[in-house]
Amino acid sequence: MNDTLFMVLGALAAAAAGLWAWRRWHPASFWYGIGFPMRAALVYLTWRHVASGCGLTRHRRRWRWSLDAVPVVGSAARNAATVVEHKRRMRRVDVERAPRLGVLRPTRLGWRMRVRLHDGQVPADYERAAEGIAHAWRVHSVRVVDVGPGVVTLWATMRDPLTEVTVTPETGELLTVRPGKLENGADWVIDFRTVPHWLIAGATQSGKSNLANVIIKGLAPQPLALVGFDLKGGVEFTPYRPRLSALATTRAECVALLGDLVAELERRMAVCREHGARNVWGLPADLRPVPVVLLVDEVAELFLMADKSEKDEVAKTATALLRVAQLGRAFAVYLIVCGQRIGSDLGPGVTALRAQLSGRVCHRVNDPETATMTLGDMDPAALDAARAIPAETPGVCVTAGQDGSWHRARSVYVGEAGAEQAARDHAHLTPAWAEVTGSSVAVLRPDVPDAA
Ligand SMILES: Nc1ncnc2c1ncn2[C@@H]1O[C@H](COP(=O)(O)OP(=O)(O)OP(=O)(O)O)[C@@H](O)[C@H]1O
Repeated sequence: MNDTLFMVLGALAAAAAGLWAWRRWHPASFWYGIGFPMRAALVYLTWRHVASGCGLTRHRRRWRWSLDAVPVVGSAARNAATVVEHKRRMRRVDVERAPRLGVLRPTRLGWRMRVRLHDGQVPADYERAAEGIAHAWRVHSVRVVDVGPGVVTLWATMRDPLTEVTVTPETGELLTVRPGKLENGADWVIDFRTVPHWLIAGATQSGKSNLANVIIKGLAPQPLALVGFDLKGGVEFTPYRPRLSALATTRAECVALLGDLVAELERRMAVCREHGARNVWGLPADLRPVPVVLLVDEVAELFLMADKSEKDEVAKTATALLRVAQLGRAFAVYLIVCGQRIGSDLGPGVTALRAQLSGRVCHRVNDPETATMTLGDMDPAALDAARAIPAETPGVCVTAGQDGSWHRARSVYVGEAGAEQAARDHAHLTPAWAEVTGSSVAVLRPDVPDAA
């Protein structure tokens, strides 16, 4: 008897140790093999209670068998008030119905599932309930994604994938970079051919420069021209100069470069018209011009005026930047505009420019207006998520593309040294500014002989 008990205990201990080791050494297969099926069973078993607790159920009248106490009457009843018998009978009763769940599908960090809305429900009801559902399921977060007619998809994430981000920014594909991770565990990918212009907002120390570094590191190995506008005296972008075809550090230089770019865009437009192409990607490969990515650091500096004498220059800059943004998508000139504060007080130029920057990234910001300017014309839930970014997680942001969907994301930390190294390693890929635009602004690339 004792032997059998020892054997059973030994087998249980061995099984527990095996499961522990499996989970420890191969968490991914453990999740798909053991963790997810158990979670799925729990979700199906508890869904009615969870939905009821989160106010997602509806009451319906349904026919049900019920066991009712019926007073016994007639000769069998000596005291009709106390003698009862139980009878099963069909009755219409009030039942609580949870929204119908679809099949749970595992993801690397959790699962997703479709839920059929009750009549009268809207996706916003599920967005409001998401936090309650996350607590009930003991998961990091639940998000409503993929809204279709009558259905929503809920995406549950077990732990925050943004605590530690490790990805390589280089994707190997033209005009595409992988700056970090999204909250659902997927890679965060920026594809300039899909979303050409980006607005990156964030308070000081929120991770803007790091994101710019990651983008430079990701784009540096690609056959394209990088251009920097750095009105903080060039301190941010000068270290990347070997990979920059042009760098402007004063507004006058920005105006000159923008003039070149507008002229180049007009030239590209004429070439496309001549060849019956709608954009440069429709041109024969040997005629296709080099793509240009223009990074603007601290955009407010471009629009701030110390006195009236600068008014003209500011107006010129704003108009040229707007033209570049409007024509850039078709003719392969892309904008990345960074700023701490992007308020309407900077003038109408900023508001008009913002409308052209369909990609948005909002880090932690100090003033609600900047968050509203960055994300306000998108889903209000994105704005709430941006306002909730804590100071102790630099690099965490809310990113939204032009399709209106948004995600919490975090950039991978590369630091200045990483981006500088990439700029030096790929300096040989830097086209001279004169080559890019057919002009020559001598001041801009003194270190590249053919630009001088
Ligand atoms: N993705 C990240 N992961 C981890 N740490 C990060 C990340 N991004 C930034 N940091 C940390 O936060 C600090 C501030 O980042 P960064 O310089 O990019 O902020 P910033 O918004 O550009 O600030 P400023 O406007 O003052 O230049 C960095 O020194 C770095 O240590």
